[in-house]
Amino acid sequence: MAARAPLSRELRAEFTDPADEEVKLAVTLTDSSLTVRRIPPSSSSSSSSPSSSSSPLSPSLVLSLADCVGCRAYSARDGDGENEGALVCAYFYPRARRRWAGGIAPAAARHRVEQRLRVASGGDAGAELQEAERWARAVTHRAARHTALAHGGQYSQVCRARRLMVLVNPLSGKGQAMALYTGPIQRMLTEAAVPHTLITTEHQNHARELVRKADLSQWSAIVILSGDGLLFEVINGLMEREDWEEAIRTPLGILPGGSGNALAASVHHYTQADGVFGEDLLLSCGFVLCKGLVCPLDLLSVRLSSGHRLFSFLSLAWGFVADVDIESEKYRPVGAVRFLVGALVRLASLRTYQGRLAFLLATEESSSVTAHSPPSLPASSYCSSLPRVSNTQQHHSSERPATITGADLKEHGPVDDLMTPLGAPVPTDWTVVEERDFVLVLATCHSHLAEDLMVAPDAQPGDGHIHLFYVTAGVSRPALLRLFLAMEKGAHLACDCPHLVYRRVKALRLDPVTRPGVITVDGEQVEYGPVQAQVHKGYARLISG
Ligand SMILES: Nc1ncnc2c1ncn2[C@@H]1O[C@H](COP(=O)(O)OP(=O)(O)OP(=O)(O)O)[C@@H](O)[C@H]1O
Repeated sequence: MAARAPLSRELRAEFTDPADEEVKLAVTLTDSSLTVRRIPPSSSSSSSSPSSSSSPLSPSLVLSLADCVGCRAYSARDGDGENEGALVCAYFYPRARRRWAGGIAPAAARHRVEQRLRVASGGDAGAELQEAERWARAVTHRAARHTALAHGGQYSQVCRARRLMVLVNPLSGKGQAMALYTGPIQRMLTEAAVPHTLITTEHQNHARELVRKADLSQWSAIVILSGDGLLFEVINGLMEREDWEEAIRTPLGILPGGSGNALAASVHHYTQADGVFGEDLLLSCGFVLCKGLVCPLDLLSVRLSSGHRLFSFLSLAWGFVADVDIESEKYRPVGAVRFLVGALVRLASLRTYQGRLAFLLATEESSSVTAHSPPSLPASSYCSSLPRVSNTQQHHSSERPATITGADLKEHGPVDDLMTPLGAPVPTDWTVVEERDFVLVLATCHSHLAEDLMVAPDAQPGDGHIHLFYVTAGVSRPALLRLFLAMEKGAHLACDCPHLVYRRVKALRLDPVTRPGVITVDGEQVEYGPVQAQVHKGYARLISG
């Protein structure tokens, strides 16, 4: 059994309310909370120990240290620069259901609570500031310790001694990413005393080139304030380095600035909170960032038909989902609604896509939820008894790369030991799907595909699984619409749709026959043709808690 951390001594003191010098406050700091009580005037005149007061105290404000991002002390000055005593300022982001004109919001969202306390005046400005600093240190330390203990020591923490690299794509989403930084995020990082440097990306592949060459010893983590596309660039930039094995261990953080924000929505989901959107999601991810807990992140090694390899942290899609993602680019000014508009347009002209799909089941597959399991071919022309080969043995076809490739760079990264070359049959222990007509194939490593699409509710960032979904031809338009509507709550598997299949796999191969077509990796369009991917469990690190 893990040793329990010894409890700290309770701190108690009397402060005054900075907004009204006459109001005395009894404050108690424990290992888990900061409690503030207003002392009725009759009982506050002489007592410096709130517990010794015999008068009944007013109701307490109890602030959980689990919600605290930081606390600082400073000397207050009036308009003429005169000393007005020392203040303690603690910053909390508790969750609460917001009240609207129409009622109460369905999910609790984080909101900011600033608790200010003035050190009771003793006439010695230096001593007052020291006392404020003692309290600020105690609150900060106990909040950090509370976070670490609450997660049972499973997570490491981002190093505070170095700076965060915060990459902002000013054009992502509706073009508001910079405003998101200068609004809540900059303030939150300052409150949490997280040192960081903001870098605005100027063009496509800017972030990729930057992290490929960066001195990573300078940075505690790389944080993306953008859509998922910028993180895709960063991960591939890190994997293109000579020291890729070390480089990819740099903690990665995400703040939602795009229109899909799949990883940001997933990071929020992993906090076990109900789904939130927009600015509420931003605040939730900012809070996670300030707490700085780091967990393993799976990477997918994706092999394209030209032989080039990419690394993905999120998804591989073909058919309906990939088409909607790319076709809805033209609706970008409407923000996240672009996917809904795109889906409705594509639904009106629903297509089927011919191709072959095969996968290697995860060993824990027996426990997975499957809406419908179609018969699979144990062995066919698509399978063989060929031994697995390492990536160094794989052949590279001469087909010209289309959109995203790594053609000009030396290949780095872990060996893909589960896959045979794309031109060769899949290994015999793979499952080959009998159906050849699909509406969509979607492989994902995370719970969410967008803020309002919870495709794999049970996914975890380092679970070592690819969550593979496919919908076979024959599904009706209303049934497909029902599936997507149910996905908002992650309830699509309960729809009992005979055309929907869900498998947890370690690797997969897709060989599209329909041409032309669209394949996306992490929402970015890649060259079209045969493609395969395998998961590399926990290869990267994600700020998530
Ligand atoms: N300053 C820039 N100008 C043009 N393109 C950029 C710039 N900075 C980054 N990019 C590129 O923009 C692409 C899209 O970025 P990202 O996915 O982060 O945002 P997004 O497309 O708005 O997000 P979403 O897919 O959620 O809508 C990435 O491929 C990235 O390389």
